[in-house]
Amino acid sequence: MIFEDRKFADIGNTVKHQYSKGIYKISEWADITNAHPLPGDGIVSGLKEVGLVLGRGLLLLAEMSSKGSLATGAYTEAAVEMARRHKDFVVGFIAGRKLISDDDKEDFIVMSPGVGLDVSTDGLGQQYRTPRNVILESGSDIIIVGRGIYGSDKDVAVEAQRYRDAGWKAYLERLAN
Ligand SMILES: O=c1ccn([C@@H]2O[C@H](COP(=O)(O)O)[C@@H](O)[C@H]2O)c(=O)[nH]1
Repeated sequence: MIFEDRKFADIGNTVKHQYSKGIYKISEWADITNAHPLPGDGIVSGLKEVGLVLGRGLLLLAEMSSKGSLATGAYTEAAVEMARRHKDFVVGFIAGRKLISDDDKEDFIVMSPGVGLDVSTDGLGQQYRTPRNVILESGSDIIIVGRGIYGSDKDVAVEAQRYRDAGWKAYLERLAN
């Protein structure tokens, strides 16, 4: 599965063209992509006009991992409501935690960036938590790891396996609780 971390953030008509046209033609090859809910429902409607018939899915950025993020509280709740209005296309969220309780019987996936085993920040506002924090304590489904794996001093294969193991261990621990 290919996830294009495009973070669309414009009005519906513009994102529709950004998604389907231009040099990248993202909708032709990306199974899922993501968008900020900031512009309102039109951003989802615009992307959906292109992606739904292609069997694509969308993640809404309901929270961000960076220090001082404005995507909190009522903004995050509004993102959840937006997802509920577009269940046919929105498959989940970028967020730091599970956003909907199990009782709601809804099935939105949560993918969390800002995951690191060795450092707590990058000096530019990124805030790192461990796979255990994210999966076990916060109930997220998937960890998104960038520089923890491909950073300049890293052996990519070794680090990928380390994060995979840590995420899986945390998940098994969550299931056992
Ligand atoms: O809130 C957010 C949303 C997206 N990201 C993206 O995730 C990766 C994280 O990279 P690291 O090197 O692990 O910091 C990056 O592509 C961000 O654009 C995020 O970090 N936080």
